[in-house]
Amino acid sequence: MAYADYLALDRVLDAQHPRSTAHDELLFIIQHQTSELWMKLAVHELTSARDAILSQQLPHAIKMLARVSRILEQLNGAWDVLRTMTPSEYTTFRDALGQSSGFQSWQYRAIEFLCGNRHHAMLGPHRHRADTLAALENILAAPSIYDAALLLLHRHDLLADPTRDWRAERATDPAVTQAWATIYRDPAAHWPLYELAEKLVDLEDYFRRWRFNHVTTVERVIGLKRGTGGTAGVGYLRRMLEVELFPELWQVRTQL
Ligand code: HEM
Ligand SMILES: N[C@@H](CC(=O)c1ccccc1NC=O)C(=O)O
Repeated sequence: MAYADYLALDRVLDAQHPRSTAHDELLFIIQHQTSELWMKLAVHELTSARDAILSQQLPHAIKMLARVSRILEQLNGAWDVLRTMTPSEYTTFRDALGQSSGFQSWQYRAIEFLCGNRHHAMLGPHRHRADTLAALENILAAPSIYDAALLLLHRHDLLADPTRDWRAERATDPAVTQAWATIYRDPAAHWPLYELAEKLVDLEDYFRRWRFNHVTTVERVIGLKRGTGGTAGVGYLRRMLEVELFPELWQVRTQL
């Protein structure tokens, strides 16, 4: 087995096809392809972490969640490379992108759905791909990472059974905040759950930084122009900064 065979490098390194002669288009393509590769790993880790929480194998879940935070950190660092591309450079090939947009990244949506953001409208851009749509629907049909954590709180008698239609958007629940408060007020008595909570907060923290880096880079590169995906652009991305994946884990902090 040779290095290039094992890694399928011929295929990976033959997958960059700029649509223009602009120097920076290769940077743009590689930035997205590497992001998608890291996202593939994040989906893999999040799926296993969710299953590990469901089967009460918390140390495994915690290790995988820590890895997802490191992946997000990696993605956050990558913005520094893309930021070297100025508006003058991007506009030389932006038209070649047509209506394609990060909006259509199904792996990004998978990560959001796995974490518990069940915003169905986001399935829209995937309607034309039956296989992608089915994969996303499968994620929506099962408990998210956060649902799995709440089921665990129930098993520890800290919460009523949180079983619900997993596909539906979850309403914030004061009883969940109370359950987290019990854990945070006495970490020693609930150490594994306390550790899980902090790993989830960590993950959301890094996720927020990704969104912030994205919107800042976008403003730096296209200002307030509309996005190729049809949204208002920066205005839309700023609204996305308000998304909360694990709302009660943030609310509990006010009570401690
Ligand atoms: C110069 C670089 C970039 C620009 C100008 C840009 C611009 C935008 C804009 C305007 C949107 C809103 C949707 C639209 O109307 O198109 C968007 C969404 C998105 N972009 Fe980017 N983007 C850039 C780089 C990236 C990179 C490197 C990634 C990493 C994969 C990425 C991933 C996404 C994702 C996942 C969304 C959907 C976000 C959501 O719905 O919450 N973008 N981008
Ligand atoms: N939405 C971007 C285009 C864009 O960024 C993009 C286009 C094709 C593939 C990935 C992209 N990245 C993230 O949205 C824009 O409006 O310029």
